Order: sequence, then structure tokens, then C-alpha cells
Amino acid sequence: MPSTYDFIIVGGGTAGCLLAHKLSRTASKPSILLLEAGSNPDGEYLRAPSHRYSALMLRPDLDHGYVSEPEAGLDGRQVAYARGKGLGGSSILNFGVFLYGSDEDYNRWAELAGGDEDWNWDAAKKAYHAMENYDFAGSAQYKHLADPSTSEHGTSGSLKIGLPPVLEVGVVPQMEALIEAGEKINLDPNSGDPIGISVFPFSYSKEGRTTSAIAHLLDAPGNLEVWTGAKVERLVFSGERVVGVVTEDGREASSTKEVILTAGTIDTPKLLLLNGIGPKPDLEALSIPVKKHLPGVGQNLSDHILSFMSVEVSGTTNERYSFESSPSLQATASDLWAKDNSGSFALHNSTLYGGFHKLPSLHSTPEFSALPGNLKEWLKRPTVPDYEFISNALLWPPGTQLTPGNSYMTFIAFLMNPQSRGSVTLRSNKASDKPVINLNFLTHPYDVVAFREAIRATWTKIIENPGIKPHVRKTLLGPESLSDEDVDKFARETAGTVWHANGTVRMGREEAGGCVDSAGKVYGIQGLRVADLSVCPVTTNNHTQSTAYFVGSVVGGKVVREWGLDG
Ligand SMILES: Cc1cc2nc3c(=O)[nH]c(=O)nc-3n(C[C@H](O)[C@H](O)[C@H](O)COP(=O)(O)OP(=O)(O)OC[C@H]3O[C@@H](n4cnc5c(N)ncnc54)[C@H](O)[C@@H]3O)c2cc1C
Repeated sequence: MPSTYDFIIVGGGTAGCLLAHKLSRTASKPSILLLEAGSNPDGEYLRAPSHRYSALMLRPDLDHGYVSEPEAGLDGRQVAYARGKGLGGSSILNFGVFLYGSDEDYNRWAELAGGDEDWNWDAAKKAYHAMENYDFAGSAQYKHLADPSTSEHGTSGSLKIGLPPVLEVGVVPQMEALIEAGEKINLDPNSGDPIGISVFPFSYSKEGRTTSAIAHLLDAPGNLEVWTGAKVERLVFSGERVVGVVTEDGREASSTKEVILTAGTIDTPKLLLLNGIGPKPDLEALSIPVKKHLPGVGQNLSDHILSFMSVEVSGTTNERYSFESSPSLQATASDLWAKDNSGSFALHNSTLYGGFHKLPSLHSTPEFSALPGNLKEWLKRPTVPDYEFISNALLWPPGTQLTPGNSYMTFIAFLMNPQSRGSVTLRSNKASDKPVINLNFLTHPYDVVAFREAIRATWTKIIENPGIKPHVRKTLLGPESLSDEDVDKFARETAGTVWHANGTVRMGREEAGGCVDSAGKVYGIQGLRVADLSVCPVTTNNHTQSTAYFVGSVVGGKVVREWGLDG
């Protein structure tokens, strides 16, 4: 006999752990089973800010290891498409930036969700307030560059968010040089208005990285059971109702109320397709019995894209290369971190600064003019950015050897509001086969032009800045020139994912290709919801871990109300 629970949550990732936390702590104490394909990761080094970018390299076992198909817009390159595997999901591997989207993202989301105000900016603000435990201490050291208002952020949630207690060497003069050159400083990008340059808040505290599992599963109540190494392959149906799941290794569990999928933007549609929920012709072609013809499942894959650029700079600009190339400094840092979370492992890689910007010239291009009218109107709103840049990032390309005594500056251009759409489809009807991922990056004419302008503006703002230029010694990675042809070539050769995949089980009207309603319920099937980034009808203008938490929080709130879990 399979064990029976009120709710089964499939996927112990960013959204899934928050959802499990939320439901399990309601007054009625429903029984909940959380199933995670990966392990419960350990390894102290995974948490130090210094290792912010290296979890992927150090622990390939925590990555599902997906790779895209050859991409037409990227000269046939394939893109490694990491997805976290283990309790915490992609919050184990991510780079820790914690930014909300624009207020307009959430208001548009609410509109596309049929006017459901649970998704609008006011609701988002409340949701973030409730989940955050914001440490304001950091910014006290540099209030002219970051000054989040204490009343606008939560301090009693589970998710530790903050600003670096000390900024890394080089950051203050660079930010000041950009401000001097006319950049607007944004003292709190998590205010609904991301425009301007800011020190980026991160999902770190004095103890190091906060994953969703660390935030939400420590001291779990007795009514929450967690199975790791439990990859769900099959949904069990009773007529049109989902009543349970079966894992890869044959374990079964039944649900009396609902199964909620939080397996992420790649695996949630894969699971739906394998179980007969998706486009009928595709399912029939693979001999999968059709439970519900839903053409949108696996379609509409959306992601931000980025290109790294880097220059060698004089050794006085920052301390990055001298630290990274010194085994003895690293050893001391490792000891201090192990002893009391202090030293260079706490400081190194802790600071990212950057900004979200508008590109007025983009709005007069033919590619912009060709967009649908309501989208153009929305893109022109003052708090909707056209692109983002980040500086003080990791050495890129990794392993580059520099002139002894020198250091490096790496900065990144990001395309916001991408219009290219990809897909996640099945390779076969076997659950063990990886899905087919077509990103279709840079296949929409708007994206080509907007990304070109983003690269050009990022390069110019940083490299041509009179306070930064004198420190630059040579280009390590950048376009040959700033001509359209050279920038486009550079984009095709270097553009990659920001790992912000979303939209493959999109929320919206079924007649318009939507797969779930505004409560995350899968159309045509009872007892089945989705509560991860696959439901997004908007690619929010941020880095998307906060969006995943938001989805878990909103759908969780609806489940609590619909089932009266809080009495
Ligand atoms: C390398 C990298 C860097 C990033 N950097 C940032 C950043 O700096 N800031 C930011 O805001 N965002 C960042 N992101 C994006 C952000 O982390 C993700 O958008 C977000 O975590 C996705 O949350 P999710 O809940 O939708 O999915 P996930 O967190 O990926 O969770 C899905 C979970 O489901 C599990 N699962 C999958 N299939 C099954 C199955 N069949 N059965 C059981 N379990 C299953 C997975 O193992 C995983 O644990 C980054 C992502 C990556 C990969």
C-alpha cells in the first residue's frame, strides 16, 4: 500500500521548499510529502561568498546537466543549461543575486492572469516582505551607494538577504566614477523601480549562502516528510484526477487533496508530457496516451541572455587576481572561514554592482516598432528596463592568465524582455531520457537589436568612463569594434544563458495557449497544480530566484485558502 498524504510536492527546489514550509505550518497541519530527485547537499564551502560562482564546477553532482540543441542564432553552438539537483534546487547553484522585478512586471502578470490581484505589485511587495529576513547592517558602511528602507523590507521571514558588510576593493571608486559620468544611483533596486545603478543585495548572511532548503526545511515540523533521491516519473490518475505519484525506483505515494509540481521550468513540462498532458500530436507521435490536449505545455520557453566582457587592469584597481592566484592567501582564507566565517572567503566575490537601464534609441528602431502595440506601450513605461549590466564579476574566460601584478575587471551585458521563445519537448517516451531543449536565443529581430545596444552601452559606459579607462591595460574579451557587424558577431559567439528559464507551463487563458489558471491549476485535470517558474507569463526584469519564491508563495497562499488549511 502506498503511503498517503494530503499534499504531495514534486521537486524540492527554490519554490518547492518554500511551498512545503508554508503548507506544513498551517493550523490544520496537513500531511505533506516533498519529493526531491537529488540529494540533501552538504559541503561547507558551498556557502562561502568566495565560492559564489563555483558550486557548478565543484559539484557537478548537484546539476541535472542539461544542454540545449545547436542554436541557430548562436552560430550552431550548444548551451550548457544548468539546473540545480538536490534539496534547494537551483538556489544551491545560483549566483546569489536577490532582486525583485519592476512593479510593472507584476502588474502585467496580474493582467495576463485574468486580473487576479494576487500577482500584482502590491501583492508581490507583501510576499517579499513576509519571506525576507533582511540584514541592513551592510549598507550602513556605504549609505551613499545603498540605503534600503527598513520599513520596506521584512526582517522576520526565513530567507536571509543582505548587502555585503564591506565592499570589495575597487567597487566604490568605480561606482562613483559612473555616477560622476551621469548614472543615476538607485539606493534600493528592490523598490519596484530597478532603474539606475546599485550594489546588488544577495541571498547571503554572515553564515554564507541561504538556499531554499536552508531557509525553509531546517526544523521541519513532523507533518512534513521529505524523500531525497526520489525522482518522480509517473502521475497516478483516477479518471481525470491525479491521486498520487510513482518514483523512478518504484516508490509510490498517494494524495487525498493535491499533487503540486515544483520541478522547475525544464522538468515540470517534461513530467506533464510524459504523463499525457500536452500537445496531442506530439504525444501521439511518441505513443503516449493523451490525458489532456494542452498545446502550450513545453512551449514559450523564455530566458534572459548575457555576454561577458573583460579587461586586464592595473594591479591597484582591485585585489581579485592577487587573491585568486595565491595558494597561501586562499589557504588562510579557507582556515578563517572554517573557524568563524571570517576572512577573505567572506569578502571575495561578495560584491556585485550594476544596474537596469532604458535605451530610448531602441524605441525608435523598426524592430521595436514591429512589436505588438500593448507590448510597446508597456516597454516604454518608466520602470521597465531594456537592459542590465553587472560589474565586478568573476574572471572570464575562466583560467585566463594575466600579466603578473595586474588584475581584471569583468562585466556582463544582459538583455531584458526577450522576445525569442524556445521549447522543452520529449526525446522519447522514456523518463530516463533528457528532454530536447531549444532556446532559440537571438532568433527574434528585436532581441538582436536590443542585445546589440545592451552590449555597446555596457562596454561604453564602463570602458570609456574617464575614471576607469586609465586603469585598463588590454581587452581580454570584447567585440572587435562597436560597429553593428562586430557587436552582432560578438553576441552570436558569446551569448549564453542567465539560467532564468521560465514560461513552459504558462499561466493564462486556455484558448490563448495557457496551461494553468491563475491558481496554478492544470486545465482539464483535477488535483494537479504547478507552482514554479514554468508558470510565469512574464519574464520578470530581475534575476529570477525571487520570482520563484514569489510563485511558491502566491500559489501556496491560494492552496491554504482553498482548502481552509488555516481554519
Ligand atoms: C548557475 C545558475 C545561476 C543563477 N544565478 C542566479 C542569481 O544570481 N540570482 C537569481 O535570482 N537567480 C539566479 N539563477 C536562477 C534561479 O536560481 C532560478 O530561476 C530558480 O532557482 C528556479 O526555481 P524553481 O523553483 O523554478 O526551480 P529549481 O530551483 O530548479 O527546482 C526544481 C527542483 O525540482 C527537482 N526535480 C526536477 N525533476 C524532478 C522530478 N522528476 N522528481 C523530483 N524532483 C525533481 C530538481 O532537482 C530541483 O531541486 C541562477 C540559476 C543557475 C542555474
